[in-house]
Amino acid sequence: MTEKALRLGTRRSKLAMAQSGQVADAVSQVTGRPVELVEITTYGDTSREHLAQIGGTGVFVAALRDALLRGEVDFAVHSLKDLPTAQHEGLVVAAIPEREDPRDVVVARDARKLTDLPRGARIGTGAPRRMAQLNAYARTHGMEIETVPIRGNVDTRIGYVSSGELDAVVLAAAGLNRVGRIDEVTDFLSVDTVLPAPGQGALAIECAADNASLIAALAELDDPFTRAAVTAERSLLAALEAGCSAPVGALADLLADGQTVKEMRLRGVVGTTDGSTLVQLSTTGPVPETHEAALALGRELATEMLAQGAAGLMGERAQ
Ligand SMILES: NCc1[nH]cc(CCC(=O)O)c1CC(=O)O
Repeated sequence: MTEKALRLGTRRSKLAMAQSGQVADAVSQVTGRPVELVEITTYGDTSREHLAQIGGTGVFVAALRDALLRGEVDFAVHSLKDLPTAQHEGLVVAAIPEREDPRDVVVARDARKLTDLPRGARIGTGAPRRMAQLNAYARTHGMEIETVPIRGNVDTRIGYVSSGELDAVVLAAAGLNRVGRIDEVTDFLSVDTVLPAPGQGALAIECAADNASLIAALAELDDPFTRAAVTAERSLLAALEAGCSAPVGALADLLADGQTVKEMRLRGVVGTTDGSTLVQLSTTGPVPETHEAALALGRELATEMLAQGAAGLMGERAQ
């Protein structure tokens, strides 16, 4: 007997189709059911306006969630960094698979690295978080760069470099990996230089809160360490009252002593987009065993960052 296919709601972009396709295969394996992709157009896909103008977080996510709530699809895959931090009524993130490379990368002409870009290099990125940290790095390393706001999909952004319009663009390694363009990276940025966005490199598989059998099956795809890490990162973001387009970077990782995992470290950064001021702090604690403990780690770091003036640096945020 062939079981009825599960419907996976997805955006049509190359990145969304790639990550949905990968998750579809994994879900098919754990459920034993075929998975069918259902394309959904979101406001973020059709709008020509700058992300900041259409109001920050979640523009790519809303239409997928509506389809889930209406029962038109059974589950959806989101880039975790695009998912608003507030939990959505009636939906659950049933699985957060193991995160891939969270770093930001440079794609530059002539195989250049960040440190050997020409004087006055024009670097494209739409993210205030990237602008803040790139400009701060340039200031402290005697470089002259100009960050240029761009948006668009991965192909469009790399196109600015191929066409010669920009010297370099900064993107997420995970996105390039998923669309098969990781070979074009000319520099993997250390997270000490550019701390990634909270949740970067991780995916969230979301479904209706009342779909108990699907929730149970999807749980097999969950990676508890990734979930704890991104929960702490997103808790920091939420406690700073910042959105996905705010100049906030965060990354949690595990500190090991030999083979034994000892602690979780959470690093955070907030800055002005010109890079003149950064608040950069980290905290460590026991590896969170519960959702509440992961949230607490993020809140704790947020409190310290706010005490150092973080709130005053986020005036440029969308909301
Ligand atoms: N900002 C858009 C976006 N949302 C998710 C990714 C891919 C990386 C990820 O899943 O974290 C990207 C592209 C990028 O930032 O270069």
